[in-house]
Amino acid sequence: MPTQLSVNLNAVAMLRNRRDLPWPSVTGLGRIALNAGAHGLTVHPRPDQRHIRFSDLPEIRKLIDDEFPDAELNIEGFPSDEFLNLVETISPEQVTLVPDDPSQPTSDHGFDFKAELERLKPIVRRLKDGNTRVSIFSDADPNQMEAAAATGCDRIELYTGPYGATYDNPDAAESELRALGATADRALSLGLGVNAGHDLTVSNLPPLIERIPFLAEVSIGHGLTADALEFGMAETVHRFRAACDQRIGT
Ligand SMILES: CC(=O)[C@@H](O)[C@H](O)COP(=O)(O)O
Ligand SMILES: NCC(=O)COP(=O)(O)O
Repeated sequence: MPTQLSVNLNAVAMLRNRRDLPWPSVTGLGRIALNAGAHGLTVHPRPDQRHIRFSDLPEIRKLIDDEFPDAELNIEGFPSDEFLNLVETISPEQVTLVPDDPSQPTSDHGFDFKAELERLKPIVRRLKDGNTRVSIFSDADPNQMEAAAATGCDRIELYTGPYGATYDNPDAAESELRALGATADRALSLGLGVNAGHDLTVSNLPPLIERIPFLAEVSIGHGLTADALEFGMAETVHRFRAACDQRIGT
């Protein structure tokens, strides 16, 4: 099965939240992404709701249910009681647990599975009892994979931030790829599926998939939104030039 693309809408929501106006529309851009062939949508609501608002979630759920029944919703976040209760009201196809402190500007590490094993087990059980696939954010560290499997989760999501940061350093990229690949191989051998995400781009994605051909899903937000702006800018300027040139009533 080819690697599935889940479009992360956090960056769109952050742009929307600059104003008290309904654009850019989070569900509207989600619809465009799914119509264009994305396999799913990802959101990472944080406690301060600085991008995705809790009120976005029922609308995104409805979009998928009504218009894209084969697509998946992936909700990411720190497994607080509030987050778990929220997730249970939305019933996403997948939850990705992330060890985020609310003050972090973005996710920057995976779980320490060995240290957190006993805390994670009942959380994974609870989510799986609700028929949700559970993925857990993971650093590129093969030695953590046995404990990851012991949590009972279905998949790990490889944290690819350090790989994304090597965009101008091919040797460092090679070394990050080796660590990600070794972790993915170990996870697969233990029966876990492997997702990946953070700072992925059209440039760094092909080598990642070549090294991890069984990669189940990538979730991409920042780089994809940046490209959407870059490649949509010319068309948009044409539309606004046309609006400038309109003379109503003449
Ligand atoms: C879990 C993860 O890697 C994140 O990339 C995340 O979902 C993006 O969050 P922000 O958009 O808040 O940076
Ligand atoms: N899980 C990673 C994700 O959803 C998107 O991360 P990014 O592309 O915004 O860095």
